[in-house]
Amino acid sequence: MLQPFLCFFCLGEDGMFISVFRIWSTKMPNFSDLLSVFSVEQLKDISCKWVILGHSERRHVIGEDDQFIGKKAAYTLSQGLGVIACIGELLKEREEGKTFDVCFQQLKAFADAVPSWDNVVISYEPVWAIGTGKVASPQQAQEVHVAVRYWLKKNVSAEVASKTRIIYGGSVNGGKCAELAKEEDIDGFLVGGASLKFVSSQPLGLICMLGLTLFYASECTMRLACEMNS
Ligand SMILES: O=C[C@H](O)COP(=O)(O)O
Repeated sequence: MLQPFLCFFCLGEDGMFISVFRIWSTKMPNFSDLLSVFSVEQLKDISCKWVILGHSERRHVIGEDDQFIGKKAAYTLSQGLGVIACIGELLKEREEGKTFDVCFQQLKAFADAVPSWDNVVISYEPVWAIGTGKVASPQQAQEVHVAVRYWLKKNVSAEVASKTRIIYGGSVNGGKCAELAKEEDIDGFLVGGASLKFVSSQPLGLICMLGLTLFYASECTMRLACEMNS
């Protein structure tokens, strides 16, 4: 899957899955939607399959709250697109020992809003790791992923807990993804900055290829956000 700049949306026509995150919460925008760009209906018209919601920029820069994000998630799913549901704590919250509380609260807002988890991928993105070069250690990421899975088991269902893909985002690059991918509950990656660079060593690229293969084989959504490489 690829989340391109607007001028590259034509990439969707070549079979690459595209996603965006600045969507309206309903068919017609209301005041809260003014800082978003697209209607879900427009995205369907250009073959967009996924929407990223709850990304830290939307939460902490634009000021979207849990309920508004949940509303967007419900509407996106109702229109047949998939949701990449981002959760993650600020550095201050981690230092105060609030990581799980913050993630569970954000998760609950999604859980309260979505009618089904079939088309939802959870992305754990600690805010302190996004675009900073500070990747969560495999242990730090795994302990949140396993806790998120347990939360789903306890609060949604065992089936949803085992089927829902939980990917990691935050300064992932070709080198770091190999060790993170060894962790049992890390099902893939959401890649930002590194997707803009061509990579000479290919572990992330290989995992992306595996994700694509899984997708075409099973008609499930792929586990990985792709890093483009030559
Ligand atoms: O939107 C992208 C993700 O938040 C991760 O970004 P990053 O890989 O540049 O840290």
